[in-house]
Amino acid sequence: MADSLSKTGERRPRARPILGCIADDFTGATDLASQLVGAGMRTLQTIGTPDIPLEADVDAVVVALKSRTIPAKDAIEQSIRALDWLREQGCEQFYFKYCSTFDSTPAGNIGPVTEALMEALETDFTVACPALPANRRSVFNGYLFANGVPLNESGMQDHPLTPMTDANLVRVLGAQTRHTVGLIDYTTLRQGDAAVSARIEALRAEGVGIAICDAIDNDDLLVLARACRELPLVTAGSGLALGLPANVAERLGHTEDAARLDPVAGLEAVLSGSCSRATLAQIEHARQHMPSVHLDAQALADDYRRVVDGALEHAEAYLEAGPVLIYASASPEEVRLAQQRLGVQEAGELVEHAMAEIAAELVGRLGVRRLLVAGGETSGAVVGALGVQGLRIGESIDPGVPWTTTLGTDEPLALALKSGNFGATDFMTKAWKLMP
Ligand SMILES: Nc1ncnc2c1ncn2[C@@H]1O[C@H](COP(=O)(O)OP(=O)(O)OP(=O)(O)O)[C@@H](O)[C@H]1O
Ligand SMILES: O=C(O)[C@@H](O)C(=O)CO
Repeated sequence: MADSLSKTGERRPRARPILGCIADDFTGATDLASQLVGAGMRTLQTIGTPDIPLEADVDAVVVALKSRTIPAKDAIEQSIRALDWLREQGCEQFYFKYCSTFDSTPAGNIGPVTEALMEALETDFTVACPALPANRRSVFNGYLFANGVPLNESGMQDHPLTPMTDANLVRVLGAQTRHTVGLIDYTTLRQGDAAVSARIEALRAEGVGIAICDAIDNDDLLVLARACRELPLVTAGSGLALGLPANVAERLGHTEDAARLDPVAGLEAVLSGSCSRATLAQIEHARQHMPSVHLDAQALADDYRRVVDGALEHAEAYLEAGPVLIYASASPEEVRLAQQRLGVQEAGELVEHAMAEIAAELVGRLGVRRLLVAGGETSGAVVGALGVQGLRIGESIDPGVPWTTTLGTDEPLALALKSGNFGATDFMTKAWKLMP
């Protein structure tokens, strides 16, 4: 029986966690947890908000929600529940983690959730900074760049659920919130944290509630993190996590083996529902190195049972020989076609449902214990089907994608939850060599 959340504590008396994080998807949560571990915080990730108290002795907790694309009202409710639990565990500062590509729609959920968290924490100001230079996301004069091009030219304009058609984050966030949105630009960041703090006070005095913050490289994020040390709430991608642990360095526990995982043996599979450019390239590469099955969204709608059982039969035939890839990922044109026929939400949910069932069968019946999952929504569905309660965070395969081991499953599983646009082209083949 694997550890459960209530059994992860070490022998000495438990200190209270300092940083409480709420992530709006599961891959984003492991990304954040891995940045925090890397920067010196012992971190535990929970899947959803636990209904039991935390027993683990950690510096930070990341509650992984699947709230990025659900109705804003539900996202608020889930985020406030997570906040309440994190406060009960003693957390002092809070971090709302969203995607480094600011995935959202005019209805939310970044604006509405930020507003609700600000209100609950009785604060009139917070920052918003999705920059993650390690994965080539930077913010310059309020414009978000991904892989060197404006967000709306990066492929994100074709995202199945949250197409991003404007790179100007002041405008994008402004459309989602009743707060006035301001900007702390790179010229201020380059003057150091005292200048950023002064700018925060000036913006506050002007009635600005949320400031988009430029950050072009990691030094900008370190400066911003220092300037945020007194803010009850920060909102960001995972990049800001690089600098927050230093604000409380003298209070952190021992971190030498913060990323050490126990080895997990068993069969290996890759599940992908991500249609992002990086994942499509990784699939192209992986298909040349391992057996693969494509799940067609339209075929799933026509004859779900036949398609899912066919994929499982194929996997069963090849799993003993090495990893098997099962993917629904498709080009923007194919996704658009499936969405026109089935509906945007419906197509996504159908594929997620199939991925969840396949994951449960792979693990429960076919002996898979080591699993790569590509896509945040897809990871949410898979982790839910496997009954995972929490994750221990290990070494990174590529920036933002660590190996993890599960808490709460019948046996421990090794999982790597890959954000759609993360990872090098050979991610799906090299990950196995980097396992604990
Ligand atoms: N062929 C397809 N047709 C329509 N929808 C699809 C298809 N394949 C996958 N999907 C859906 O597209 C969505 C992809 O979102 P997901 O979050 O999993 O990936 P991502 O956005 O690339 O990853 P991340 O959120 O980590 O950046 C899911 O809801 C998935 O079910
Ligand atoms: O910030 C990112 O890009 C990722 O952690 C993520 O949230 C993708 O879903």
